[in-house]
Formats: sequence, C-alpha cells, structure tokens
Amino acid sequence: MRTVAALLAKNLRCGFLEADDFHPRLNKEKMSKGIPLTDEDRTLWLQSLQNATRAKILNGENVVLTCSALQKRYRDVLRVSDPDYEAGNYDCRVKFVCLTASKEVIFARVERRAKEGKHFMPPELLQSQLDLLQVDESERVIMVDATDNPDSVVDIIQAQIIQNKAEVN
Ligand SMILES: Nc1ncnc2c1ncn2[C@@H]1O[C@H](COP(=O)(O)OP(=O)(O)OP(=O)(O)O)[C@@H](O)[C@H]1O
Ligand SMILES: O=C(O)[C@H](O)[C@@H](O)[C@H](O)[C@H](O)CO
Repeated sequence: MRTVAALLAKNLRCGFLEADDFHPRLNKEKMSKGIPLTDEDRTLWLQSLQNATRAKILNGENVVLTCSALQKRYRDVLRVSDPDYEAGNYDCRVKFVCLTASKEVIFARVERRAKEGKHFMPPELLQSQLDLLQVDESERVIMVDATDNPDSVVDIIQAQIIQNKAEVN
C-alpha cells in the first residue's frame, strides 16, 4: 500500500500518512514477535488515525492514508474523520481502496521485504490479517488488482474515484 499510496499522494499533490507510524511501540513489538494485535490493541491506534485525518479535512486538505483497515468497524472509525459523516453514508469524504492480490503474492512480497530488514511485520502474520478482512460491496470500497504495476494501479484508483463521484451526483 505504501508504494501505491505514495504515488497516489504525489499525483493528487496531497499529504500521505502511514498508519504503521501511529502504532505504539508495544504494538510493533508484539507484531514483530509474530503475535497478532487484538481489537483492544487497535483502539487507540485507530483513534489517533481518525484525529490525524480529521485535522487534514478540517484544514481543507486531502490526505492519503495507508492502513490495514481490515474490518468494517475499523473503517467506520476512520469515516468519522469526516465531520459531515452520517452512519451508513458510504459516499462520505473518506474513500477506501483495497489493493487485492492472492495470498501467495502478498506472502512473497512481505517475506522479501522482511528478509531485507525493511519492515517489522513477519509474513507469518498474514493469515491472521486475511482472516479479519471483511469487505462488503455495499460499502463502495474501490477494489484494485495490486499485481499491476504501481503506476497503473494509481491510474485505476483515480479513474474509479471519479466514476464513483459521477454515479453519486
Ligand atoms: N505493484 C507492485 N508490484 C510489485 N511489487 C510490489 C508492488 N507493490 C508493492 N510491491 C512490493 O511489495 C512489498 C510490500 O509493498 P508495500 O510496502 O507497498 O506494502 P504495504 O501494503 O504498505 O505493506 P504493509 O501493509 O505490511 O505495511 C514491497 O517490497 C514493494 O516493493
Ligand atoms: O491492525 C493491525 O494488525 C496492524 O495495523 C497490521 O495490519 C500491520 O501494522 C500492517 O499490516 C503492517 O503494515
């Protein structure tokens, strides 16, 4: 996500936030030992992400946030960043993009990155993340194939955002 999000933010000429930077040290230590976080571990983290994106929105800015917002209830916390959000209104200012790939592709990418010492996330945690992933069509999450090259992925995301806007208006 970081790869694609950084490019998207550059194209949109806006800021970019990485949710991993908001984890307390204990959460990162837990994950690096191969222990999945609990909902309790995620509560303050999601709240701090909500605060950060809300500050951008209130300042009239766009922002791209990379975040494993795996569950609808996590995404709902982030939707509240939009001061005009009304529960269940999935056309609010907070848009979600889910980058999709097979478990094998994601595992290989995460494994390579971990071996290079570039990230705390061990690939063994992937299954616990996939077990939590929940996306319902009615939520209008934009689904994009992450096996394309990053430039194409970004083009597709931008086109999809425009199309969704046209459908709502
Ligand atoms: N479209 C792509 N094609 C090939 N490799 C990619 C692509 N996108 C990302 N990668 C590679 O996959 C690895 C993980 O990518 P990235 O760091 O963007 O993922 P992430 O979703 O931010 O991960 P996490 O959620 O664990 O932080 C990186 O080594 C990156 O170079
Ligand atoms: O809620 C969580 O379990 C965490 O946020 C994870 O999703 C990782 O931090 C992420 O996948 C690695 O970037």
